[in-house]
Amino acid sequence: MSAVPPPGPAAGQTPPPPPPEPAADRTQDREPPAGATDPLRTERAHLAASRTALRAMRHDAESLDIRDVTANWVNAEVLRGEVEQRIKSLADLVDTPLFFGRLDYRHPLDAEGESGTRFYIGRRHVHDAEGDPMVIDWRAPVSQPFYRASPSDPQGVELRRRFGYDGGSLTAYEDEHLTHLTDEERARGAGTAAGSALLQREIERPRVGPMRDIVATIQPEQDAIVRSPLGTTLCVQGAPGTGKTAVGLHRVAFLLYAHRERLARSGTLVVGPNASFLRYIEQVLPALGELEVRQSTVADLVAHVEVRAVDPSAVALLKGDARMAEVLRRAVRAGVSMPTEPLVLVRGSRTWRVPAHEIEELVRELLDRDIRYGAAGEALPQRIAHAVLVRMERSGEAPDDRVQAAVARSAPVKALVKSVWPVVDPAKVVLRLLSDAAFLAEQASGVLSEEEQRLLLWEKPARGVRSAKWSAADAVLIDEARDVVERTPSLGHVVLDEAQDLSPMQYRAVGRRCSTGSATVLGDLAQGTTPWATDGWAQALAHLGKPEAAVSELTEGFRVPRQVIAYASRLLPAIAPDLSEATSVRESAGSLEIRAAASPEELPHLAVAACREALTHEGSVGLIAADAALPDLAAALGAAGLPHLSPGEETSAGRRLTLVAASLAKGLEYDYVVVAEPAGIVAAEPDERTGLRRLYVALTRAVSGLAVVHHAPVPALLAEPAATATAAAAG
Ligand SMILES: Nc1ncnc2c1ncn2[C@@H]1O[C@H](COP(=O)(O)OP(=O)(O)OP(=O)(O)O)[C@@H](O)[C@H]1O
Repeated sequence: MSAVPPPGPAAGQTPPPPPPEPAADRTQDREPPAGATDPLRTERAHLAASRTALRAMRHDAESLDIRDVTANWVNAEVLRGEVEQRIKSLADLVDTPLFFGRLDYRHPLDAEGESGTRFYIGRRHVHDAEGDPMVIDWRAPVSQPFYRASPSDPQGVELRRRFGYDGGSLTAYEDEHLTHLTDEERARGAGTAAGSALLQREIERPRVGPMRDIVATIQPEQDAIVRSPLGTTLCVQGAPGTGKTAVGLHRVAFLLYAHRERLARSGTLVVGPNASFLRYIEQVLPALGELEVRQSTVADLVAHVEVRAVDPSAVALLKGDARMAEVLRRAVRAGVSMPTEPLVLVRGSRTWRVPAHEIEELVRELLDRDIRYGAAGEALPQRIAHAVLVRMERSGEAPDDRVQAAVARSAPVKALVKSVWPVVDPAKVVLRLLSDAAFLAEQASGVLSEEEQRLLLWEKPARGVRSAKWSAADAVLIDEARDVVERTPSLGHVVLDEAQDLSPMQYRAVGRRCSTGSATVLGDLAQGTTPWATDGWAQALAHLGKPEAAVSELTEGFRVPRQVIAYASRLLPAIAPDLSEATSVRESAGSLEIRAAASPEELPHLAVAACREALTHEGSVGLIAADAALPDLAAALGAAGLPHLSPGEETSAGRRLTLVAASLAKGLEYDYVVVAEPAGIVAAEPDERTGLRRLYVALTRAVSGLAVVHHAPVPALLAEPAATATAAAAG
């Protein structure tokens, strides 16, 4: 097992630590006692046999003949698609371990047909020719104790074995005798995250390439979220690097396993903050065999118009306010008018009349009912036709359903409905609200103040939906108006990542996409960087339409090393005083270095030097700075002959340096991070708290080392030791 390095010297002086040692192979150095078998050899044999079994399963799927079972072309296509999907999912990826754990139960189990005492846990189910399991899917109930059992609660498990791989080769294993820890296991702290060399090795692995799955090392507090039932909406607050994104993605994979058919019908969605973040996470679910989960930003969800303008923050804040929902509801329904003339309908030799007051009653009844504007508009002709039919019956006729349908479709009824309950274009309603002061005043009366109404109005009224200069917040308003007209279809499950940044109106937009399903809401209040960032999860969940959802907290940090998280957490008193500092489960304290430039001109050179130094280590490097500073830094990197990538472009062994705008850093991580001019990152935001939060995000992207280069003084809280900072905030 790699040794825990001694605590490093104070901030500003720590050199980067040496790369971590690989986890010790617990068997290779030891000769098995005479007569005993070598466990590693036995496990490798099981791996080889499982691979053979998987190949056979794939071969079976490839040779399936579907001609006899498909009655028609459409069925055949659907079935062919399913078979192809299955063949794809049965691929044996050489570098992906087929199993990563083993459980030996004390007594034979017979859960879900899995009888036996020994189970190998892997990414997918593999069975032999007789149908007996060789590898069990990590999501199966039998696998759960692999993640949850502990010496204090063994859950029937005698031995938990974790496997270590190099590429596809099984090279190590680590045991925990849960019912009776051996002295060696007790000494290393088996059963805890810190006591597992394999977990440590996994979280120390350099971060080149896109985000990886964590299926072999999910921790108990994470597993509790991953396996919570489909009907439950959960909100997870967690400090940077506690695995919120990872947990959200694994929860979708788990739910798809447990409720495949239902979710295949209703659909699943992952919502992330921006396109580069989505590119970073996009391979996690496919690696877990889940190819059908849609990923989107909130902006993509509501892309009903082309967004070409940016609102000043006060305007965006107001447009994101939940009170806008009431204004929009009124505005959509504002077109409804009461009839002034009776309905006159001629059928054959008879003329039928329904007086205006009776139609008015029907209209009022529909207005009072909690149904969508469009559905009510479709119901009205039927209601009017019914009133005509009652008259026909009263005069001795016996009209049937066909007559009612014909009356509902007749020209006079259509004309009447068109005038009293006109069809509404949601974008036009919003356009009118933002252009027409009198219309806005009418709809916003008692909801928005006059000053707020003035803020909303466009300086130059737009002429049409296509030419209007819509902002991102306007698109959300249009989405809300659309939902007043027609119910937005609900998906089965939505994962909402970086949720702290959503406005109430954006929560509503996401909420209507899971109105009959459930959600996993992930976020960190300390990382809220929009003017409308949420102050508390209770309000956020209420806007999402899930006020009953439980809020849980993830506390163990897997990304940011101790020294770096302690440094960044000095900002907490100013950015989220109620939150406590995250812990770090990483053995290495990480490196932290603060360097001051003598002049503004020297700063880019210092940043380049820090990047060059970081590149001497394994793994990815991120240079993060205020958005406006990027051109200078890009030029300095270019002049120094250091090529760089942009966020979302995949890092590889040969291309490891990414230049990151602070506004895009959220959710990303790099082995070594260089933050250039913290004061510039803070100053770029509209207020100091948001600025310090943006800086907190930037500082917490580091996996192994952080270098801060500055010319302007760093924010006071960072300059002070943590104890003084807390005292200052309290005072
Ligand atoms: N149980 C685990 N085992 C191994 N690695 C883990 C585990 N949990 C999380 N990680 C790793 O820690 C890193 C941080 O995880 P993730 O990005 O999900 O955190 P987060 O809470 O969403 O962070 P942020 O708030 O900064 O967005 C990732 O590299 C992830 O793979």
